[in-house]
Amino acid sequence: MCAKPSLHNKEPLIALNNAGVCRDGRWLVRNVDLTISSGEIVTLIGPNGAGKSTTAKLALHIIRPDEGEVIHARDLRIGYVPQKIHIDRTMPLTVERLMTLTGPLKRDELMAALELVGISHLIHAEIAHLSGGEMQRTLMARAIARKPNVMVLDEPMQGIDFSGESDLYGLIARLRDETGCGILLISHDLHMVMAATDRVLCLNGHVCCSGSPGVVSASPEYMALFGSRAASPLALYQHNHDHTHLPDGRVLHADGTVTDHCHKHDGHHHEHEHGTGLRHHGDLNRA
Ligand SMILES: Nc1ncnc2c1ncn2[C@@H]1O[C@H](COP(=O)(O)OP(=O)(O)OP(=O)(O)O)[C@@H](O)[C@H]1O
Repeated sequence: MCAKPSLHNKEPLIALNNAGVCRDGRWLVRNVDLTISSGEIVTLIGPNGAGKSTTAKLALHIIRPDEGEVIHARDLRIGYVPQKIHIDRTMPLTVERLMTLTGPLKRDELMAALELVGISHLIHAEIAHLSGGEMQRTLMARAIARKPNVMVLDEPMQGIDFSGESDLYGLIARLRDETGCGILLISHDLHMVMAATDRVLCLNGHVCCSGSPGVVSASPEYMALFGSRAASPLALYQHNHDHTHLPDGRVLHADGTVTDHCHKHDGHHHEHEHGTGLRHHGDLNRA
């Protein structure tokens, strides 16, 4: 039996080793290797139905793997930020009440969490009146208040406009920097991922490819002209699929061969190319 990783060393907080989930004779995801460590942001991307939520549920121990293993560090505390929560809009419910619905919170902890996400002024606001971005921040504050060492955010950008997205990307990076927790981010947007993302896993029933994202707008001339403040927290993640998934589940590779499934060791996968002027978010913060 494997020893559980401890939070006090550099071992991952969550590790998926060759994990797979099979339902009704079909592998929803298979051969997934994924680790999340303290202070690290890992983003799952992929098209609809690619298995992002299934992988997140594996990571959260909501479902058990049918093959492989999912290991949690001892004393793991997970903060989960759902895609959305269903609240009866006619029900009077303030931000403060939502924060304490599932358990009591000390006032200073509640305020600290709201301040961290920049909405302490909304503590008495009705949930029904919040914008999409404010609601996302409320859900994040609710998770943060329980002092997790891993946060899982499921499609946090849904229903958020472009400038709101940029703010949220920046906020998630700040959360990582200020709390030191590991963050698993789920997105189905293939192009926009955070500059602060340490690793991106592209899923399509399996890990198609993985790598670090590059910063889009970081040409040396631009940076020299405007300085590091000009750097956008958005990054372009170039998608280099070299194979197609056929309707029957088999995989057609660029060289014409067809296999039952594919994985990263079969010679058909490549790490993603990164854009020029790669900048890590740590650099942005120091600027
Ligand atoms: N319990 C289940 N039984 C059978 N099939 C399932 C089950 N849960 C999910 N699926 C199927 O597994 C596939 C992956 O679903 P999953 O929700 O993980 O994808 P996703 O990448 O999160 O998709 P989206 O971006 O649309 O949210 C889908 O085809 C889905 O229909």
